Amino acid sequence: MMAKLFRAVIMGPPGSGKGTISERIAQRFGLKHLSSGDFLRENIAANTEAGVLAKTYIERGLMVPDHVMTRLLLPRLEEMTCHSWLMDGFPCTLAQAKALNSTCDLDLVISLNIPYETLKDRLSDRWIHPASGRVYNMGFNPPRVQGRDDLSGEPLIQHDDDQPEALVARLRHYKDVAKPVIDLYKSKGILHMFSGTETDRIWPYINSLLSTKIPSRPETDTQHIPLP
Ligand SMILES: Nc1ccn([C@H]2C[C@H](O)[C@@H](COP(=O)(O)OP(=O)(O)OP(=O)(O)O)O2)c(=O)n1
Ligand SMILES: Nc1nc2c(ncn2[C@@H]2O[C@H](COP(=O)(O)OP(=O)(O)O)[C@@H](O)[C@H]2O)c(=O)[nH]1
Repeated sequence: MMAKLFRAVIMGPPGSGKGTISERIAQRFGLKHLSSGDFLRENIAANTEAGVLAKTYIERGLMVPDHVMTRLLLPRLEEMTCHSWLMDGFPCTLAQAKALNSTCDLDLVISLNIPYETLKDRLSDRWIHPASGRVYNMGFNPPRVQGRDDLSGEPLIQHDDDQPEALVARLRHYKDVAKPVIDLYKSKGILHMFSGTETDRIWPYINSLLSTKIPSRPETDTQHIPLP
C-alpha cells in the first residue's frame, strides 16, 4: 500500500479519453479507477433504490440529479479509507464538487481539453462491453475479434448518444456545467489541464506529472475496478 493516500479526479467532455487514461493511470500507479458511470449501471442492474431513481433520468437522456449522485457515491468514497483512487465522471457539477469537497481533500484534478472534431470521430467509433465497461475504438484500440469483447467474447454495443446528432447538445451541456467546477479546482491550485488530439501524445505529460507525486509500480495486468 502507498504511504500517503492519493485522491484524484479526471474531467473532460464525452469522448475525451477519461476512461482510457484512467485505466493507464490505474495500471501504472496502482490507483483504483472509480467510474461513476459504471457504478450507476451496477446500481441500475441491482435495482437499488438510488439505481431505480437514476434509471428514470438516464433513460430520458438526462443527467442524474446532484442529490442522487452524491447519495450514491459519497458513502462509497468514505468507505475507501485505505486506497488511493482516481474518480472518473464525478463531480460533474459545482454542487457535486462542493459535496465531494466536504468529504475529502483532493490532491489533483486532471482536465482534458480535446477539440470537437476529434470527439465526434472517436465517439462515432466507440464500442462498449456493457457488463465490464471496457471501451474499444475501431481505429485506436480495436477488439481482437470484431464486435466481441476481448475477455468475455460477448457482443459489443454502441450508445445512441455517442452519435454526432446527440453530441453537440452533450458537449454544450458539459461546457456549461464543467466551467464552475474547473474554476473551483483552479482556485484551489490542483487543476492540471491537458490539450491535444491523441491520447498517446497526452499520456507522457500526465505520466510525468503523476510520477512527481506518486511512485509508479511495476507493470501488472490492468484491472478495471468498479466502486465496491
Ligand atoms: N456525475 C454523473 C455521471 C454520470 N451521469 C449519467 C450520465 C450518463 O448518461 C450515465 C452514464 O455515465 P458515463 O460516464 O458512463 O456516461 P458516458 O459513457 O455516456 O459518458 P462519457 O461519454 O463521458 O464517457 O450516467 C450523471 O448523470 N452524472
Ligand atoms: N482515435 C483515437 N481514439 C481514442 C483515443 N483515445 C481514446 N480513444 C477512443 O475514443 C473513445 C472515447 O474514449 P473514452 O476513454 O471512452 O472517453 P471518455 O468518454 O472521456 O471516458 C473510445 O472509443 C476510445 O477507445 C485516441 O487518441 N485516438
